[in-house]
Amino acid sequence: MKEYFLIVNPHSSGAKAIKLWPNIKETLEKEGFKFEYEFTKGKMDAYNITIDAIKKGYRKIIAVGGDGTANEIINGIFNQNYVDTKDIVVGVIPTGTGNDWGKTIGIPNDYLQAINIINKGNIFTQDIGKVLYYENNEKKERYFINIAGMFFDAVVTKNTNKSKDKNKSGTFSYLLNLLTTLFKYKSQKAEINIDGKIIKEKIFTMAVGICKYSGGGMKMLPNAIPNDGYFDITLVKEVPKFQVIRNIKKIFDGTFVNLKWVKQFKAKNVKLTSKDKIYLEVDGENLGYSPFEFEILENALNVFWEG
Ligand SMILES: Nc1ncnc2c1ncn2[C@@H]1O[C@H](COP(=O)(O)OP(=O)(O)OP(=O)(O)O)[C@@H](O)[C@H]1O
Repeated sequence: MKEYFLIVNPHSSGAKAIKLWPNIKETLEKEGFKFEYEFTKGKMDAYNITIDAIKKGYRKIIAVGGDGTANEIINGIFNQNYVDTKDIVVGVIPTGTGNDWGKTIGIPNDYLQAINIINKGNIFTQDIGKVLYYENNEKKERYFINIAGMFFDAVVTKNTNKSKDKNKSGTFSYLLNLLTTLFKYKSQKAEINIDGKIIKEKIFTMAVGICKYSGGGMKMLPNAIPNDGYFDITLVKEVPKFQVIRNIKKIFDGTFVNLKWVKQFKAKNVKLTSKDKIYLEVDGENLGYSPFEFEILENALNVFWEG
């Protein structure tokens, strides 16, 4: 049996992935990788392919795609019973738009460098997030590797993903959606329980996560450490809209957390309840709505990294 199983999302970042794939394949062959691969055909396909690959005996699963593809792979890993999840290693050859997850653990956007990292075989074990949420009045569960965003963030992501479906992607598209969403958006009231500390506020936006970046390079959780066993949480209370525009640069460099509307926490469990529906995205994928329950799984996922 071959050693690596590659799951290729031809749709990631418009046509970039499908254009790059012949070069990626050729490089892997030249470097002596023994691998099998499969293209995804749509939503949650990477999830099913992952479970099948594990069943066939593969233990090194490589995402050729963006954060959404990696997220589906991780959900496959944590929803199978064939092997201990600790026996599996995940790698990434980023071809997505944002590739935010890899930024914290040093996975470069360049596919040659990313392949080099997988070839070296250094492994990092990071925490994983689990969230319970609702969709069509049904309770659902999803694992995540990077960041879960709620309130304003989830609405911007929803609009950005609609643009991506029309082949408009990148930081410019994200910023444009951010500004048009900002114009209409109203902060929402919620009760948040952060390891027992209760916060009742009108919230503009909130991030709960393991790594630092989301939205194509915004440093939403600047103090996150992927293997400290804690979620980092950034909570932005209702804020004048012009202050959001004025401080956009500070969102990219992470210094916005010093503004008076922003609070930061570290916690193992976070719960959120609300009268209105609050929307959710994880790793850039739009999911359902509140109430939410978050739990951290310490040192749960092996990843090929820079070392
Ligand atoms: N063949 C396909 N056609 C259309 N969509 C697909 C296909 N295969 C997978 N998908 C979906 O594409 C979505 C986006 O994938 P992914 O996140 O990997 O790329 P991206 O959005 O360009 O990158 P990033 O999230 O890093 O910005 C996922 O929701 C996935 O389910």
